[in-house]
Amino acid sequence: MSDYTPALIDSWRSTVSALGFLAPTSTREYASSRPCGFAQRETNYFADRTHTCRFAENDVMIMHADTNRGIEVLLNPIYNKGTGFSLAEKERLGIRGLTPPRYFTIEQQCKKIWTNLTEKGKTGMFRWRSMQALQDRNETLFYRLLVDHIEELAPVIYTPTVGEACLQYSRLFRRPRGMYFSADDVGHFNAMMYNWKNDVSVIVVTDGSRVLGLGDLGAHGMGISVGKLDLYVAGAGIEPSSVLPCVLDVGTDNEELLADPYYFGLPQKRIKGDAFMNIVDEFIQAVKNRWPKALVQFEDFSTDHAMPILKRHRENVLCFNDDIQGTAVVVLAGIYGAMAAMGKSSGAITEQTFVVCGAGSAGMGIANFIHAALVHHGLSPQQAFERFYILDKHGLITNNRELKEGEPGVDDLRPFAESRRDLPDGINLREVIESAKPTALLGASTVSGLFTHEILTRMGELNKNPIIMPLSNPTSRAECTAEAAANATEGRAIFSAGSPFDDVSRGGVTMVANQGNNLYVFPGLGLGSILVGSNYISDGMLNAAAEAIPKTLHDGAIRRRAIYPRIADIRDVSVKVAAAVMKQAVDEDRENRGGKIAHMISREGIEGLERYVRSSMYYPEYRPTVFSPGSGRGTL
Ligand SMILES: NC(=O)c1ccc[n+]([C@@H]2O[C@H](COP(=O)([O-])OP(=O)(O)OC[C@H]3O[C@@H](n4cnc5c(N)ncnc54)[C@H](O)[C@@H]3O)[C@@H](O)[C@H]2O)c1
Ligand SMILES: O=C(O)C[C@H](O)C(=O)O
Ligand SMILES: [Mg+2]
Repeated sequence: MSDYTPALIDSWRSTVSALGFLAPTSTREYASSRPCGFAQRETNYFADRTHTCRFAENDVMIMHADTNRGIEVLLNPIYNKGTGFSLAEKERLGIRGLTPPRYFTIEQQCKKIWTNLTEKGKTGMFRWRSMQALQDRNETLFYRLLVDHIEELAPVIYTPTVGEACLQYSRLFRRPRGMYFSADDVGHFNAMMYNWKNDVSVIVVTDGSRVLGLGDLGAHGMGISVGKLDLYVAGAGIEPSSVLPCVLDVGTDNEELLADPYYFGLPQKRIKGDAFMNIVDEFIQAVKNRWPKALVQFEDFSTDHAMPILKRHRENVLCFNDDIQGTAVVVLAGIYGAMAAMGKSSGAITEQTFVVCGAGSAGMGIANFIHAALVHHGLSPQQAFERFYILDKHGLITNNRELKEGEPGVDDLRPFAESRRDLPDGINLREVIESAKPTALLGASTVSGLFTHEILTRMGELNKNPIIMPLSNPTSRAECTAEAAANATEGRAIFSAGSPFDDVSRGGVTMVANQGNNLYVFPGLGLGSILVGSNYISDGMLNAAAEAIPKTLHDGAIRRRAIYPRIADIRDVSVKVAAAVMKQAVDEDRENRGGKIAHMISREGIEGLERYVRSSMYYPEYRPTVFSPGSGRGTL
């Protein structure tokens, strides 16, 4: 009996595949993979119900790579451990003498890097560059640091710093990551997919046309795809080898980039219309051919394309649009959280009135989804439409707005517009607040400072706890800061912003600066839909995710008016979100895994499902490449 757990077997397997060998699926196959460089005694094992693997008593398993030895091992970020190779590994892998003599554990390595990163005066961009460099040389350590310090590092690899990085991505480019499908490659996408050697389960793809609130950044959008997938790995334990960041480079209309001699994307104007949609189609078809079960997350496509692409492919491939659906889920979860913070039940959502600034993919995704929740909780569709005041850059949108047939987004907007008959079209936010007397003010406008002191003060006069959500990213685009909201409302606001802010204390009251970002949603949503084997992400599954998030809040947090759990708990949140999504998929009969999950739920309940989800998650630690039972990892 020994400690050969499935996790350990898996870790060996990953190492094997990292080295470029065929990954065996059982220990017997390890034996047969000897020509690939493995010396081991044949082992027998069986897994009992508690997933413990047992080996014959005197088994010795030694992994010994004949290829990818020596310096190549150290230059391979998947395999490299820096100063973390044991003496046994150094000996077997032919790297004795190629690294410094002393051995450090991954914990010690993390501590050292963390100290460097957090030295006084180090900027967000310094940290972003350091993290990229770490990912390029030692992937395991990169993810371990990210998992251990997710709260502090999410603002680095994600909003807001990733926005800054995307602005200068060509100049920051060091090593390729992900895949670029450009307009010049049309007709070759299918073949190109085979240039990516790993098996892929999650793809994030952008055309870079609306990167955060920063506008068209063309091929620089790669930074966003990479950042999102880093969160899939750190936040939901998706295997790093199974994620693929992608950019569809169809040009850019950003004149600054077009004039930049070092811009690395296609230096041409954007391809639009049918030609653009055909490129997206070709991409999706190529993904389906190569990895039929992979999940595709559409990210930061401009609003004119975001909804049409989603509608076109939603039933075609396992996919969702993060800006429309992920955002809607996190905002609804936050509204439920706000109800709890006010001591109300989630049904009290029907008492709320929403002013939404921004009628783009984020604003309309939010409005539609909350509308469905209002109906679910008992309002008629018409009553629910009347609870919304939606503004765009021309002011309030009413039945007098000329909405052009066939224009993207018009179908979604029309019922909201037609229900707004009581006010003149185009009135400004201040006038809307005066008439609507909203309980919740949401911003997805990309306009920094749109929620002025006057507006915020009025929200504070109208409500004991006004819900204030400046959701635009990055921080430079937020409709207001946490400080501004706290100042104007004596800290009474229930505040949530897309990018991180610090909590603010005013006269003994602390206003929690919640982060209302889809990062609470997409990792768990993705994990759940893959594990359950669904080929579709339904509204029911999205709703299950929205309801699962506030359930992770503890009483103490609710009393402090926290409406989301801490980002430090993202892995626990993802487990709950994934399990809720899977349960819903099973209830809707979308399970594509022969009833395995349904059986598990009926046998072990939702807790059993959560255990299963958790056990499926990757955790970054070094894989033993040379192993004999009884020997410590740092010794021979
Ligand atoms: N927090 C999150 O998780 C999250 C998720 C998705 C998007 N976002 C953010 O939401 C923002 C919008 O994204 P989008 O894709 O909808 O962008 P978009 O450019 O398509 O939409 C912006 C909308 O704001 C409107 N607008 C402009 N000025 C306005 C004003 N003064 N008053 C009211 N409305 C005004 C525009 O007319 C448009 O309808 C971005 O900054 C993005 O980063 C945040
Ligand atoms: O990327 C984010 O931080 C959230 C969202 O997807 C956005 O586009 O702003
Ligand atoms: Mg986005």
